Amino acid sequence: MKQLHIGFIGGGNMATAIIQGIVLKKIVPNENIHVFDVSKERCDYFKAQGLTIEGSAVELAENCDDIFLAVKPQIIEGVLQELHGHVDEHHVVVSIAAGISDTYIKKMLGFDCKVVLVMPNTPLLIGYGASALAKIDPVTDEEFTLIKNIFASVGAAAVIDKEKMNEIIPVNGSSPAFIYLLGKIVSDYAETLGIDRETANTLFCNTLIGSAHMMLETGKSHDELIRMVCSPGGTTLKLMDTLEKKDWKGTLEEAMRHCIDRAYELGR
Ligand SMILES: NC(=O)C1=CN([C@@H]2O[C@H](COP(=O)(O)OP(=O)(O)OC[C@H]3O[C@@H](n4cnc5c(N)ncnc54)[C@H](O)[C@@H]3O)[C@@H](O)[C@H]2O)C=CC1
Ligand SMILES: O=C(O)[C@@H]1CCC=N1
Repeated sequence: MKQLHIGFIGGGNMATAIIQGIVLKKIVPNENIHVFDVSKERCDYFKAQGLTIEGSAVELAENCDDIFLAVKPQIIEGVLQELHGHVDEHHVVVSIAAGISDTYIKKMLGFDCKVVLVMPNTPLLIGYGASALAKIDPVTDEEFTLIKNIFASVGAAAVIDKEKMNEIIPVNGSSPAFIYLLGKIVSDYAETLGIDRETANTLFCNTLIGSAHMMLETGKSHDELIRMVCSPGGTTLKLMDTLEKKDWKGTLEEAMRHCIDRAYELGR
């Protein structure tokens, strides 16, 4: 059987994380992973790992079966223009670009090509990612499973409807940023209270991990879990009351809405 070749156009943060998963799980041999990046530094990095470096997006398409579009959404148009006429029925085009739809990719490539849309996140870099994937006709089950397995090798992978690819961004794609901000605010404030910053960060991060496991594994609702922390007349209720008075929920919802709106603005 012919061996699969997997190509990455763009070898930045996300591509690096995804490639790491392919290498770790030995999904294909390293030389079957191809990268085209305009940055020599990124090419040298991947070359040192025994990956195949391509000189252009077109060369990459000629030598690969799966083509990951891992450049910024603002660059996608030029890349797809270059690829026009060089992608055929056998290729699977995997886009991780925020806001970019399968309809746009198919229009730019000029035919009903195979497209998988994915919204990953940066914790993929350390094998704890969470990715949402959408399977779109005419991608076969076998082709989709391979792509899903790549993302599952570096974290959780969930299948969603393609119509929800923008709505999912604040759930897993962008949310690491607000979680890091939360960590920063807690550590900064702890420091002003004379608590060692590193100690605060360790305690808070382990609280995040523990709380995430409580949500995933206990079968209790969010409200039940909140109630378990809020002793009557106790400290947590004061914290929660303050957040409610400041409309923390409304602020976060608005932030998530703006995040999604931006995906639609970037998108085509
Ligand atoms: N960073 C994140 O948390 C997430 C990013 N994404 C999506 O992933 C995509 C990539 O993002 P990052 O990896 O964060 O960006 P990045 O900036 O780290 O990587 C982009 C890479 O593309 C290269 N590049 C630029 N123009 C190119 C071209 N014409 N041909 C080939 N390579 C080119 C750059 O040199 C760079 O190495 C974006 O579309 C973004 O929407 C999706 C989910 C999460
Ligand atoms: O900020 C962005 O546009 C990308 C998509 C999700 C996370 N980073």
